[in-house]
Amino acid sequence: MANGLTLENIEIWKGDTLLVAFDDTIHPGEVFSVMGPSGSGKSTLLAYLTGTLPLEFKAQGRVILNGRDVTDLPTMDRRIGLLFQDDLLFPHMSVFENLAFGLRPGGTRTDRSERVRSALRAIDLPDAGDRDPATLSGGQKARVSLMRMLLSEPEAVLLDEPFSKLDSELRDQIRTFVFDMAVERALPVMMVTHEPADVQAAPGRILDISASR
Ligand SMILES: Nc1ncnc2c1ncn2[C@@H]1O[C@H](COP(=O)(O)OP(=O)(O)OP(=O)(O)O)[C@@H](O)[C@H]1O
Repeated sequence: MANGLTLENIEIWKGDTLLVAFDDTIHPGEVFSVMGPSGSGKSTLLAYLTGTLPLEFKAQGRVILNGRDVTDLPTMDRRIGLLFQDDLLFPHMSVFENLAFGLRPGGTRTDRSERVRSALRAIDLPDAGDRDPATLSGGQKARVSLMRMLLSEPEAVLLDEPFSKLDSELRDQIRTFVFDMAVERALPVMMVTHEPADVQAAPGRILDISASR
């Protein structure tokens, strides 16, 4: 069985309309771009992968992650991380607590706080643990959100327009950070975007979802 995120004969239907058809494997370290007009089913596909497809849709097919069939597992057990454009940090928690929230259960208190401290260093915010998230810049918030998702140790990552709220310079910077991380950690990534520059920078294939069915 291949490593990566395999979407095996996936079909998503809304009533009698086939919205999405997909049958492929996203390889470890590949950032697979999904484009398509508004309403073409991009977010619906991601919802299916995280196990949060609204009841209005019907789906068939299997989702296999690193050889493990996760199709019928609850969201938390799939090990599929999701990052979207309005990924808000919890305002009543410090940056440190926001990151700690992402950690998987287990480990001693000391281990857990060392992991958060090391995460803060990895995003170049070693002294920001005590800060209120509202005091961070847009790019800093984006890095904390990304790191909170990574601390849950996903085996695959889904990005839904994750850079669209950032100005262009910051966008380039965060995009590079995310793509490098995917390659370094050998994570399969599916990225929904409207932005040609995101697609151009992504190390992977491109799908126009409206042409897939
Ligand atoms: N909860 C829902 N119940 C019923 N229909 C829905 C629901 N969510 C989305 N839809 C419909 O399903 C279709 C696909 O929507 P989806 O959000 O996946 O599109 P999208 O490609 O992500 O669009 P955008 O680029 O605008 O985000 C659209 O026709 C939309 O109106």
